[in-house]
Amino acid sequence: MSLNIKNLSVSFSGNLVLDDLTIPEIKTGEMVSLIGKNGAGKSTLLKQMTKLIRLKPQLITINGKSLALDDIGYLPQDHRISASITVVELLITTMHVGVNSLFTKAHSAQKALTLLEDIGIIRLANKVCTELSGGESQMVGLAQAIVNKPKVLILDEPTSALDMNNQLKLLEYVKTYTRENNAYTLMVVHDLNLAIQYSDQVAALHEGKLFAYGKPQEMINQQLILDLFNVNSQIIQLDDYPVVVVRP
Ligand SMILES: Nc1ncnc2c1ncn2[C@@H]1O[C@H](COP(=O)(O)OP(=O)(O)OP(=O)(O)O)[C@@H](O)[C@H]1O
Repeated sequence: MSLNIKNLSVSFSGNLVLDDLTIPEIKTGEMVSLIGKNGAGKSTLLKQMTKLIRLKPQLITINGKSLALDDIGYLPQDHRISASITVVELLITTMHVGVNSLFTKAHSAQKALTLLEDIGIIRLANKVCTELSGGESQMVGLAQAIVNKPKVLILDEPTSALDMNNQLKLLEYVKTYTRENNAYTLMVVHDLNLAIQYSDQVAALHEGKLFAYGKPQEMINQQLILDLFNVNSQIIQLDDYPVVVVRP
């Protein structure tokens, strides 16, 4: 099983932001991180995936079959929830089931609680969404993206508002979800060390094109970081992983 994203072009007011972009075949159970400088086109790729599924379904396929919108779980950048309902109610409304009967409602609530427990945010279950902190919103956003068990998980900077502990907790959960459900995860990550630790493959974007692609241990090196970000760095080998240390 593999996910194919082919020949995506997007322009805004005549400016080409994605330039015939093709991502090499993504295998089932894999996590792919998108890296690149601000404005490289990373978020556009993720946002447009949901639009292109409707407009040009032949460009995004799993084993040659076009994706349906229901196949995707999307956590946008800077996710905030404006609904004045509790987190459990939010998850129930996000579920693809009618909740007319009392039984279905109780079943959906139980499913929502189990998910919150698994992600490690059960304490937020009865909090009103508008009262969540930035990091809490982001964790709940992940629960929302995952609640319908999507085949493809699309996460735009999912750890940007999280403390160190929650960054690891969220990415560990996503990794387990992706592996156990034979799903595919595509995420934007600015922290290269997190990208190295939690990606099977890394896609470096530059000016809407694929600049480099490969396993993080093989691909992330001083030269790539200099070329991509114009930053001097040092790579330290720790166990099997390279660790990026930046030098001002
Ligand atoms: N709706 C839009 N209208 C016009 N230009 C847009 C729009 N969305 C994005 N762009 C432009 O497309 C380019 C790529 O933006 P995008 O958000 O994809 O970058 P990014 O790689 O995700 O950056 P960042 O790391 O800052 O989030 C930028 O130059 C941006 O100004």
